Amino acid sequence: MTETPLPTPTESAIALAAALKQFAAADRVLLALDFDGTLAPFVDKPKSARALPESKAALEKLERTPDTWVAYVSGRPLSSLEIVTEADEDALLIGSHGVEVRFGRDGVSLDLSDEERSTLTRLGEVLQQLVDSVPGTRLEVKPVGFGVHYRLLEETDGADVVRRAYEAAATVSDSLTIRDGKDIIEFSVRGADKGDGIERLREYTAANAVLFAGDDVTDEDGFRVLRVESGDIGIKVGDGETLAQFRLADEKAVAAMLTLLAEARASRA
Ligand SMILES: O=P(O)(O)OC[C@H]1O[C@H](O[C@H]2O[C@H](CO)[C@@H](O)[C@H](O)[C@H]2O)[C@H](O)[C@@H](O)[C@@H]1O
Repeated sequence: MTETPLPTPTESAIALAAALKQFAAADRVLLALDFDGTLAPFVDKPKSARALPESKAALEKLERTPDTWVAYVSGRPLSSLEIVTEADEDALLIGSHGVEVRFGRDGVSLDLSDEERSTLTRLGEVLQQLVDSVPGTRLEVKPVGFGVHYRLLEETDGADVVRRAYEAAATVSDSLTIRDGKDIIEFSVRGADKGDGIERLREYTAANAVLFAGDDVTDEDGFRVLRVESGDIGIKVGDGETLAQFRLADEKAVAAMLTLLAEARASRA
């Protein structure tokens, strides 16, 4: 059996440039962007993360361009996403991996059930006990769950924390949504994902073409809902298996891509 050779980096870059050119010419476009690891380099303190200045400038230019929508699609709670994106009140934000939605000034109520509230309380207790017992870990409280951060630990210690977090969460519920991110393990009582968020954005903006870029395994839910045959573009940032049809190396490469796209979109006929 003969295997189809993988495209070379040059062939991939040419294919992405061609796809971006076609995307820039579409009537109504939506850029849906993951935040951490895509626009913003990783830092030890989550609230200190900021998009690279080149990306921020390109996104501001895109937002000023007619029929062009920019949205942030993140695992962060909306309250945190608002701070790190420095978004204005008209911004389109999807937080908590698709659970929280803020389209401009329209907020969204989560309407947690009594059972969900009770599960959240117990989950918070057992995970807080865990992080209290392991120096260097930190509990991030989210509207529908919790994230255990372990970026400051050695690899084997981090793996041990993840194992213990699974065990602790299992004592509370066997129906939690679990997400294994970059130096964070998250447990949630709601199962929406970034794909749901992108579909809501697509409907809200009536975009003909959607570009989504993300670096983490949780972004695969976003790539899954893209319609490549209609001109959508999925870009995986960094290494790892992916459903996305294109790949960029890091946040700097994303910034360069956004800068080119902003220019192409602004100068379209
Ligand atoms: O979906 P994203 O926008 O990529 O958000 C994923 C998680 O991002 C944040 O944690 C990550 O970034 C931190 C700041 O660089 C870093 O310290 C941490 O190790 C990373 O896991 C955020 O705190 C989480 O809530 C998000 O789920």
